[in-house]
Amino acid sequence: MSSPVLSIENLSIDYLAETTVHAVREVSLTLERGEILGLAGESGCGKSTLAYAITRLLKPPARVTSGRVVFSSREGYDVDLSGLAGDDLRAFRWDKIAMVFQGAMNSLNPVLRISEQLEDVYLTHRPELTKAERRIRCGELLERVGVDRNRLRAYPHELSGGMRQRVMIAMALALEPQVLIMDEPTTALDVVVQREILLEITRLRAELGFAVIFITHDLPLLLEISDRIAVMRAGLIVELDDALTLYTKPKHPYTRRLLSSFPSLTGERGGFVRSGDLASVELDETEQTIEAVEMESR
Ligand SMILES: Nc1ncnc2c1ncn2[C@@H]1O[C@H](COP(=O)(O)OP(=O)(O)OP(=O)(O)O)[C@@H](O)[C@H]1O
Repeated sequence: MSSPVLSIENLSIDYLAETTVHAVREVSLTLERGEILGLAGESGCGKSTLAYAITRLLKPPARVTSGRVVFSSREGYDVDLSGLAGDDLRAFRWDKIAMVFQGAMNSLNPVLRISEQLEDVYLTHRPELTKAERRIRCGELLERVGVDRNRLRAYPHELSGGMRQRVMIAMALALEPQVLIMDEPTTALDVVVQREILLEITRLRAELGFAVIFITHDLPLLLEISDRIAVMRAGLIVELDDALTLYTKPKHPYTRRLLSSFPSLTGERGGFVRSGDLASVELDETEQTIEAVEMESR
């Protein structure tokens, strides 16, 4: 039985620049509770615009010209996101829908310790917690994303890129949102760290039950982690199917072209992130060294 947590209905977004750009065109899709929905498509097809629209972060010259986004809570009520403003919108963003964007790791404040930045989320959104309770939660949060809690005292520059991005994911998960929007969250990281973080996200999703919209142009990666994949082209969703069907029986010529542009897809792929069996992946010597360094510094 389907149980959507997010429904995008007939959403269109224009950029009113010198010439009007129809960045998103009549997109309708639902995100099921607890699923990972991959959103693929080449640069400029409208993926980020869609993500920003869902989280109500679009700025002029962007304009929503039609449609709406509806959040269906676990508790059984629906919220039309276009109706939210001010504090309600801000609270909603952290509490129900959280985001991790590309390069988010660079948005940590360089002069504040990780603890202060994580605690700040609780201070703002959970003011009833005592200082001791906040500390405990921050430690738990960090460990949940695979970073030792003694790193709470660190400044961002003392952490690797992978660790900083994990901190951003921890921050997004702080209030246990029901939806996580991830726009190229690991693109800036090397491939081993990227895979570890993806593994963590799929684990956390199983543990906490949030749904994910995962945006990337990296289709092989989406095939590994997504339940369903939507393929976007020139503002339109041209195909939407479960990952296996999309891979084995792509219907749209553009999906076929996108698949064939990744030669690595001709090999056998797909099992290890989902099964959590990272050890079964054979790493070459360089990758092993990178992994060892990462493990040590964690
Ligand atoms: N501020 C803006 N003003 C005018 N046009 C814009 C603006 N931002 C984006 N666009 C246009 O909207 C379209 C969709 O852009 P968007 O960034 O959503 O694509 P994308 O698929 O996320 O690309 P990428 O993978 O490169 O991030 C593109 O044609 C882009 O040029």
